[in-house]
Amino acid sequence: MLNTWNLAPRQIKLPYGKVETPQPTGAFAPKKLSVREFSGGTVDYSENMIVFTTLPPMNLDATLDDEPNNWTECILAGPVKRRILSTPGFPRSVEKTAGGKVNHRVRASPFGGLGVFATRPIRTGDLIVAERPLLISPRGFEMRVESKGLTQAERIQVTMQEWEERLDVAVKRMTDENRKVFMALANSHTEDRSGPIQGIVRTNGYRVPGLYDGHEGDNTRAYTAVMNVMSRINHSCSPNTCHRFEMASLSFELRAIRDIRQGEELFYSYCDIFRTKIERAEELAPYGIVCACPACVGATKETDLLRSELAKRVEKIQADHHVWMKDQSRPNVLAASLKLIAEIEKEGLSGAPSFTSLLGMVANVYVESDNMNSAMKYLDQFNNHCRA
Ligand SMILES: C[S@@+](CC[C@H](N)C(=O)[O-])C[C@H]1O[C@@H](n2cnc3c(N)ncnc32)[C@H](O)[C@@H]1O
Repeated sequence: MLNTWNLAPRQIKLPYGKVETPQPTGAFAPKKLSVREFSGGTVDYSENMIVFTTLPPMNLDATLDDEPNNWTECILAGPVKRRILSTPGFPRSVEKTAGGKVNHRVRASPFGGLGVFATRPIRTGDLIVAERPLLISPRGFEMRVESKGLTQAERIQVTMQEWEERLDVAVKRMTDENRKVFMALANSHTEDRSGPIQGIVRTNGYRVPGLYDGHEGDNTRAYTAVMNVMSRINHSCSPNTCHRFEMASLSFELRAIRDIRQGEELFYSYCDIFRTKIERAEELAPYGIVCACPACVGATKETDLLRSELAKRVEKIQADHHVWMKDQSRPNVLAASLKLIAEIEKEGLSGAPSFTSLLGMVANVYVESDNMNSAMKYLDQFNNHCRA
């Protein structure tokens, strides 16, 4: 299904919190959708078209027995659909946990609302869940440029109403089961004039890595995914999980970035955790979150500095390590690496790629020093972190 509404490159900064601007008058009603039907396998679209499509392509009489990995309802620019369909191996099966065992469950969280909890111990690097999104839609909202006579706030509202209509088309196309799960998700955007579906997308969306229109890194042309289990995971600035997206299976994988005890709540970070507490608070405000995670409650100048300077400190250790590898009469980086590893673990930042580098360097120093027991211990940790 195709909508000929042009994609414009101007992204709107969406309002959040309580919006008092009056609704625009009827004279500026949202533009009606102009839609054309195409067969599901069509890929020959022009760049300025938005495609409503179900992926993997679905037969009209299909049931979950035909596609146990479920379907994703998508709103995509034409060339993006082509890119997904031509990914080698698409549609690959979604990854399973070891032995197909379920290791998590959704239940009430002390943070309010629901959260996801480990139902058995989970080791660093282990898969927790892999799932296809219920919905993938553009992350940016493109401003209606032709709405003359409106204030900026009114133009934003008209554009938001138009987006709600487009999202509604996608939600109506979902299977009954998926629609029920989707509409039951949390919505923290009930007072900012987001429509009910847009509110769910804004509350629960994960940015889809590697999926974008045009150039990579162009934020206005990225996509967001809403999921069943993963959209129930709460935020922490010291997360215990990380995720990645695999285009060939059109799925997200969630893995542990440290050992997780049975009963522990699972968290990922909605913001850049390598920023100061104040900067993180600014990033989290649109989600309606005043973060009360231990890292925010216990934040100090030192923890802010650890986070913002971590990459630089690891780079320095890496440079020293290279020098030592060439000339082992010089001091090695063991003490500096172990000290930083301890600081990172205490602050709950062990998902940082630089943490994995430190583990590798420590293992390396032990190997060169013929201390194989210690080397194996750090190599083991290094490998688990690489899996994550
Ligand atoms: C993706 S949902 C997470 C699941 C949600 N708790 C639920 O009940 O379905 C995001 C919303 O959960 C709440 N939330 C997530 N992490 C939080 C935290 N650390 N502190 C307070 N609220 C949080 C906020 O309302 C946020 O908008």
